[in-house]
Amino acid sequence: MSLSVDITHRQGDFTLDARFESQGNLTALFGRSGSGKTTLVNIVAGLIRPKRGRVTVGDLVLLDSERGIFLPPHRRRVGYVFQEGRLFPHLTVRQNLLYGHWFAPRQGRHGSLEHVVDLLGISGLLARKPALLSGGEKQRVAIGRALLASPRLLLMDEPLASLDEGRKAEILPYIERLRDEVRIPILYVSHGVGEVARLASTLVLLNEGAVAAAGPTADIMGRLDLFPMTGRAEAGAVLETRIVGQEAEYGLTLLRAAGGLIRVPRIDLPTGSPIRIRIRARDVMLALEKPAGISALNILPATVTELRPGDGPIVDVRLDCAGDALLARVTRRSVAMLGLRPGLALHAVVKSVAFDRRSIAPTGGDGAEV
Ligand SMILES: Nc1ncnc2c1ncn2[C@@H]1O[C@H](COP(=O)(O)OP(=O)(O)OP(=O)(O)O)[C@@H](O)[C@H]1O
Repeated sequence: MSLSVDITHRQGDFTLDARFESQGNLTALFGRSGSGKTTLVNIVAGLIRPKRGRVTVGDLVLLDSERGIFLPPHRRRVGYVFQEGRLFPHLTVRQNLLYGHWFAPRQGRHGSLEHVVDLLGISGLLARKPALLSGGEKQRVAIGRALLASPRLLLMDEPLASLDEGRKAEILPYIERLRDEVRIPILYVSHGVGEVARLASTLVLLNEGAVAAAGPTADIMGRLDLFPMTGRAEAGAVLETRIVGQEAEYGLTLLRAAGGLIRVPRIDLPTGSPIRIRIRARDVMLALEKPAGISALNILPATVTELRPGDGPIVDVRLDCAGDALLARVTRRSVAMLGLRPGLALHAVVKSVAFDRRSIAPTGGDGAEV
């Protein structure tokens, strides 16, 4: 289902002037602190009425200032998950979940309590009060409560921000299931590059109240010109691949990317499963000849498409790998020594151990569409 946003709004000195369209299951709003993410989400939720604008989800018009349409928040059927769960402390988990269900119109209810409980893995928590839940568990219950209200659109404003790395890793697979199994578009605010690279089908990059870029996640992540906004330190490419085999004796899984085979630590999923991987620019080495006698397992033929000098000795290099964009970070010295320039054919080398759990993610049945 498509989400279309075209809004102008002023608050104090800040102007939000944003336009984008997304067909993706999960659209990430990504940008620095103060870029306008929460303001935009609040406008979609109906909590802020902008000066001018139009917001639609599928055929439903939430806002159209020209036609004088402004659906009040309670009529939008938009689920909202905040940074911290905001559960009712005096109610049990079951009661918190059912509270969401009360607000769902009888027609158009999707998902029973049992289904949502199963989806989010919270069956063991139903009798507990929120005070006895971990941060990650609270967030899963908050997501369940939002889902049970049968929203047409789910807004998630930095739902993992208050969690430590361990809890984040615990909850990410549930958000992936939500994205892949529940047919509700999700607008997801984050300033975590890894999180966005893993979850988002479509990425909307906000910068000082304007959309700097919007499109499929892999395209946006692969653009060198956007590094200052997407975060140079964590920069990396996103590749859509499929499992083509296992090397059980070595604990490795073989993935097919457009540019060749990639070996990563074992993924327990069947052959054919779509897998998204993120390869950080700093984990990619470049070689003019195909290296031999080297421990790195992944050697992909590639062509240099762009060089962009960064701070000090650093140069970011964009490569074309049979249509996929790959990024490498090297020194200016290496650029000079290897004669790196657009059009040069070479080999990109990536160690299998560069892929940790956070950089590998299943993308569900239609993940390859992004
Ligand atoms: N009620 C308000 N009145 C005036 N200015 C505001 C108001 N609320 C937010 N702002 C300003 O609008 C800008 C955008 O804020 P917003 O909260 O949307 O950013 P954000 O991208 O969500 O930031 P963060 O990642 O820190 O949550 C900021 O400059 C902020 O100071």
